[in-house]
Amino acid sequence: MFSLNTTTFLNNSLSGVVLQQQRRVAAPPLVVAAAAANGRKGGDQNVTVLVENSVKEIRDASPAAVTPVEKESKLNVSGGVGDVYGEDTATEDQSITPWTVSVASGYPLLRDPHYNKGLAFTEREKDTHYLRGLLPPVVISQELQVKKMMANIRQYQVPLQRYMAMMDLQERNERLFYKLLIDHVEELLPVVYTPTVGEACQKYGSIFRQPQGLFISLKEKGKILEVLKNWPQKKIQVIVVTDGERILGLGDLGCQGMGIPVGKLSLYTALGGIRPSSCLPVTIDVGTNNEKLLNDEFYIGLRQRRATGQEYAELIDEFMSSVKQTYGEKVLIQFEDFANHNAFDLLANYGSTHLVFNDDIQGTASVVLSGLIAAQKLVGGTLARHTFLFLGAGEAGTGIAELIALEMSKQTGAPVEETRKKIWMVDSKGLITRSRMEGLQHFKRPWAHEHEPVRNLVDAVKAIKPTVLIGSSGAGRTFTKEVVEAMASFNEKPIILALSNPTSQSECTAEEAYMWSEGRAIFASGSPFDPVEYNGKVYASGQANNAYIFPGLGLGLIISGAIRVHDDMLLAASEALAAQVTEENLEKGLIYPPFSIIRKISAKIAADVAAKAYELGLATRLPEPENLVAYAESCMYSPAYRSYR
Ligand SMILES: O=C([O-])CC(=O)C(=O)O
Ligand SMILES: [Mg+2]
Repeated sequence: MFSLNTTTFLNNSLSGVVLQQQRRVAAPPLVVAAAAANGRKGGDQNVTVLVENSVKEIRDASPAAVTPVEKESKLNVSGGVGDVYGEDTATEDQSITPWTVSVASGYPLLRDPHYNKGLAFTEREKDTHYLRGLLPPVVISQELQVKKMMANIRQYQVPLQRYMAMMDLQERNERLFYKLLIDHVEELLPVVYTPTVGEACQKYGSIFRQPQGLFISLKEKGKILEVLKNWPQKKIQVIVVTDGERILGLGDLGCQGMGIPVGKLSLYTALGGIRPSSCLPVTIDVGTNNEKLLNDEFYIGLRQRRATGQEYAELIDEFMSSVKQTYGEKVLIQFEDFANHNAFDLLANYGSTHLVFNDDIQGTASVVLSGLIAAQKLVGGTLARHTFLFLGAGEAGTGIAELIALEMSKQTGAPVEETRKKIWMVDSKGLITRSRMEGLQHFKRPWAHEHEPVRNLVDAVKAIKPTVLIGSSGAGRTFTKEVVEAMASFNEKPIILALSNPTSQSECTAEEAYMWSEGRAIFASGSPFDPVEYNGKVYASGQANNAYIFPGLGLGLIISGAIRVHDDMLLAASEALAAQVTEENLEKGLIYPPFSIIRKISAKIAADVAAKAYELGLATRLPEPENLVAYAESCMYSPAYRSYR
């Protein structure tokens, strides 16, 4: 019935003659289709909205990205435009004509978080979109809405209440949610992300309101392709997936781990500028071994113990191939909070066939390496002069260690087998040594060096005399007074990183690190700590959290059309982040820049990652833009309201 085919329409628009195209298609067929599909006459509740858009997104439009309108009650512009950012791309030329979008109007418009503006709808919009009487008379700005929401959120004393208020906002008015998060990033990051997200996952069943991502359980085996089709957005660029087995340092939270992909992806948008409609949170539910959850009447997941072996592998494999089939090979899949025994294998199994990235192995490694590079300006010398000791030899610890060894090898020219010898690890059985080689998991073996057995951390610190102590154990309060004092006894400025999350699992607090080292430690932690006063001096500490890295890394992969993640990209990201640390930051003992400038940082990381992708021949988006930083910035999602005309 709708004879004008969407492919032709979009192909024509690629010519860039958008204005003419708009006129030529007098009654935009997509809109007619949308209205009809909704079973209504045009002009009823589903009307055309003209949204100002950029020439770039229209130029980028690819027929492959077209959303099948038949299935939609509205045509969402984000489903039909550019590969990179769609509707939210910064406008290169404001004079270019609008693109046509149909969104619901009237009451459904107020209920659609992607388009709702609450009290910010203009008088004209109220007239043209059947909103008269549905809203009170006032029209307020988005800035005033932000002010009001911040005042509301600050009234809550309990972090989880703040989290829920933010989630409600995300469900109600997505742009306002992102505006709040971007404008108040330092205050709201601990609310929507670590540490509060950890508590939210623990209580996810009780606070569950709306699904925020896809749940793929063993019940969906054999049907994952169909499940992906049920998700309303079609042009997905980033997926964060967990199986909930190792949520932060909190252990197995099963299906309730969903809070993590949701939180990570809201950071992809707020910090890295990836548009929300192209982000997909996924939780794979193969059961849980958490007895408490299995006995919790509000638990939302499969009530069975974890499937393992072939059953597990088959579900993951079906997921991975369905994702590639549905979204193509350039969709970024971020593995998050898988247990060690799966995390390494997943990366190894899919690293050469999919665009995959493990945030806990690679993202954490990149952010820690960056902090260490910056710290050299405080302690003098190079990375290679250091001796490193890790507590915790899992995905985070060994991932960081390997990246440090690679960087040392790059700096000194020594083979990586040599530089690894400067890195030691303690696990639950004590120092990892050659004598333990037999029983060691494969990812621990490169760190087994010749040494007599050492049972615990404090003895290992005394024996190895590290200059850098890194906690990646998931076990809180393990950097005891004795450990920190030992570090401070043979280092003028001991570097101490307590990376485990959330705050309860941190190996020590900022206060402990400064107090026990008499204010000499260079300290950073995975979860945030407030500044500490010690001996009349205020000590701030940095947050060594992968949130500095993954949003910019993801943006860089997307804007270059990268098809694989390479270690050199992680090194590039580390260096880009370290370069953002100013003298002023260092004077305060900070080895990370403030999160308040994270979007600028993400653009720089993205540019350097993209440059590396081009250099390595892994980029497919050609030609390479001349100014990658400017290009990355121009691609970033803006949460400002658009006018509906
Ligand atoms: O989520 C965070 O804050 C950092 C992270 O990846 C983890 O601890 O697993
Ligand atoms: Mg994680």
